[in-house]
Amino acid sequence: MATTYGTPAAGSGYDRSKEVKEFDESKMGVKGLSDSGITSIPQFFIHPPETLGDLKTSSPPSTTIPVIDLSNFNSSTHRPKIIQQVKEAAKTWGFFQVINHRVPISVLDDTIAAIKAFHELPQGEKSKHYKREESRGVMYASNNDLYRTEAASWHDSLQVWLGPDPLEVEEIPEICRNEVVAWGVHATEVAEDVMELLSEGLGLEAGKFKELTFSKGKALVGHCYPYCPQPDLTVGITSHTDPGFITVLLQNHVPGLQVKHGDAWVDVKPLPGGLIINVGDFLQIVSNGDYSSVQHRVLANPYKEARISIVIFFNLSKWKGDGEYGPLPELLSPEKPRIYRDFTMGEFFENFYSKGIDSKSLIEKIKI
Ligand SMILES: O=C(O)CCC(=O)C(=O)O
Ligand SMILES: [Fe+2]
Repeated sequence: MATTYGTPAAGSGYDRSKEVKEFDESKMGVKGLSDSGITSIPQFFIHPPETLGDLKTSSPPSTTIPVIDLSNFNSSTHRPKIIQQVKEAAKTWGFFQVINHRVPISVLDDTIAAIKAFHELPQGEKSKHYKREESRGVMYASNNDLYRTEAASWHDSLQVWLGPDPLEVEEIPEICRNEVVAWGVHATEVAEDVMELLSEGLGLEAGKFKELTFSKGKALVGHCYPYCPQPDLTVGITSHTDPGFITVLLQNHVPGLQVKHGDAWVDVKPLPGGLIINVGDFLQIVSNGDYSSVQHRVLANPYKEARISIVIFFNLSKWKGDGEYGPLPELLSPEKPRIYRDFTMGEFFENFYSKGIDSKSLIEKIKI
């Protein structure tokens, strides 16, 4: 008998890989499917019962991730308190929102509008950018991990590598080019401010993470979560942790992001002017487990208006070197022995590209 989700039993007559390939080659994306007026989603988007059952485990609406006000964070009166808040949030939630981060609201609005405009381009024009070349340049596709995952999710993405290699600006679709470049600059400033606070929170020099090039490698991903006619059968993005160092996330007013806290899934309500920061696996490892990389997901969008989010993943730049990475020696002592072994970048990439997005799989491998 055929199962009801993406990987049916043999003999069911359903050729999943053929359907996936046809969808990919149509270059229409999830947005194209949604706009076509379909009322039921293709089978390869349907998630297994374990995932779907878990969609209902939301926490009371009053719970929320910490909000940290960065006003005057450089003043000696405010800084110690802000460091304490960032440290606490990074340990217990792995997620927080920052407000008064010095980026004008108009820049946030323009960035969201530009990414939305890209996803709303006419099919014929947008599909010229559709390709799968994940590790460099610019790529627009539906589900970056489409061919590695068991069930597809209801989103399309435009990915732009902003560093460490110099950006080929002309490769970025013209409709969002200036905004993507500008957002890269602003988000990096916020990321570097937060990295200083995170670094000091561990008792290290403020500039330590920057010196280690942790903000140099960066990929911007502009997601679009269009209306989904069957939001109970799929997800916007599968539950996962971010593999990099930290992520800066900007979202429009359409909800959907959830963060795991204890056993519950907590809604991250869009906060006007707020920017979300989260700890990635790399930072959990470097901090020897002091900071937590936490699972998150996006629900399939039940609203007619698309949800737009723009993430920038920050990570170190020395990808190509064969050096080893692991907990920072400064943080280790006989009382606090290392809990992770060192790993190479080869191992990091091998792990990332061998499967769909998932949770902490590298961390699990290197745990001592
Ligand atoms: O769209 C979002 O809010 C989250 C996206 C995300 O988690 C990711 O791209 O890693
Ligand atoms: Fe993520």
